[in-house]
Amino acid sequence: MAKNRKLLIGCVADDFTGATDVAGIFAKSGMKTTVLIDVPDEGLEVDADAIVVALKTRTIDPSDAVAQSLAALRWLQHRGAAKFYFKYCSTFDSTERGNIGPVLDAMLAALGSDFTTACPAFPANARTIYKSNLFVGDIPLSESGMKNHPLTPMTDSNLVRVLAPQTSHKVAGCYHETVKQGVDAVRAWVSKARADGYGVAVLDAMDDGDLEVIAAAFDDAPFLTGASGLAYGLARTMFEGGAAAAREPEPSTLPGGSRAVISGSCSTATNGQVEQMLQDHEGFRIDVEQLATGQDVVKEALDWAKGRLGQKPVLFYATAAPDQVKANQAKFGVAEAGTMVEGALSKIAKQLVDRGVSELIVAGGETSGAVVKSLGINQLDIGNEIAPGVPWVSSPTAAGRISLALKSGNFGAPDFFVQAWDKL
Ligand SMILES: Nc1ncnc2c1ncn2[C@@H]1O[C@H](COP(=O)(O)OP(=O)(O)OP(=O)(O)O)[C@@H](O)[C@H]1O
Ligand SMILES: O=C(O)[C@@H](O)C(=O)CO
Repeated sequence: MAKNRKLLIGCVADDFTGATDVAGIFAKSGMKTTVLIDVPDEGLEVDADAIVVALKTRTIDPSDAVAQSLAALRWLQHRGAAKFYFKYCSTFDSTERGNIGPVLDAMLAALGSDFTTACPAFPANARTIYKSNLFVGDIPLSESGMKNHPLTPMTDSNLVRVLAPQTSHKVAGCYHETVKQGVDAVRAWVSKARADGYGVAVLDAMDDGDLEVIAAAFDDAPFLTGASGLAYGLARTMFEGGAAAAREPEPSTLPGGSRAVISGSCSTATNGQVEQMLQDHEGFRIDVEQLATGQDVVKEALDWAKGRLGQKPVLFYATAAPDQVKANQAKFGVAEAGTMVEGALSKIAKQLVDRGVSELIVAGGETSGAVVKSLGINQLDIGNEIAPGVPWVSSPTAAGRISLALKSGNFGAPDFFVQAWDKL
């Protein structure tokens, strides 16, 4: 495709649900936005205002995460992006080893800059930051369901403390009393922080107005990091017309395809969504113990699906309560349990699409990564928003155009799996 517009934002996302989340925000702001899966081929040309490269780097080895992120950054730099963004989770999913800090450090250095943001606030989904502490709704991060996350349990709400061991830069907190004074106050605070040798600012943000202030205060910085809230602020400062100029969403599948939900997320929200769906829909539960003993769970699931696929969605889920997840992890190992589940769910998804499922909801970032890769998808067009942070997306596959909703673990109302289809 011929390129005829200037690329405004080049974004690297550390997981696939996060990628469609932030892409949906750019698209809603009126930007023509495309998600590319993995580091794109050198010769690929994309005509877009914003490009999001979706990586699956959140929980891999930090050096691999850095290498992939830098490769994605280089590709975006070659396209001449005016501004670069590193999108991670609005619950700051990471461990002491990373990968937020190492990727932030590497991208900042590659762009020749010495100061950036670390601002995962996403008020539309009730993620706010106050005195550097991240809140999920009314609850501090470390008391939220994130304390039980299978791969990145978050046990400290203070983001300065969480980020410090991950980055080589000194991290400072810019409090709300500064942000609420506006752009000049934030700029003055940043100048002082830089002079004092700091390289990263965790900025308080309680609402979208705060995020617009922060984005405007950093308008001369080449590189920002955060979740979709700051991306919204960035889009507002960079794209004239904002939401009023919103484009028509990309076309999705024709109505009438078979529907399925694949859920590998074990978050509080997803547990509730699975429970609600099972009240009047059929579901097949993936048992980790059975996977571990070599039982052909994938075949059993597909046999079960025969005669059940149609307009009424069916559910395939490994979603379990925290004590069950912990028991599986203690028995089989954290990574091994995750890999077994992701392997089974992605094989099921591929077979379902081959059998005519063309509308698919996938819950969980790691799970979505595994499913999208198994479907061989490399580009996603953004469609209608289902809930804050979750748009329908669509892509051509060998089996025809498929619509997907990649739902972040913690996003969506309890009836998400039942109601999302109305937004197609
Ligand atoms: N019953 C289970 N026992 C152990 N691990 C499981 C079980 N079910 C799912 N998992 C694994 O837990 C991990 C869940 O991560 P995933 O990113 O898919 O969801 P999430 O963290 O809730 O979503 P997000 O990253 O969007 O917030 C996956 O690796 C999945 O395979
Ligand atoms: O920011 C979020 O919470 C999500 O987009 C996400 O990254 C979940 O994996």
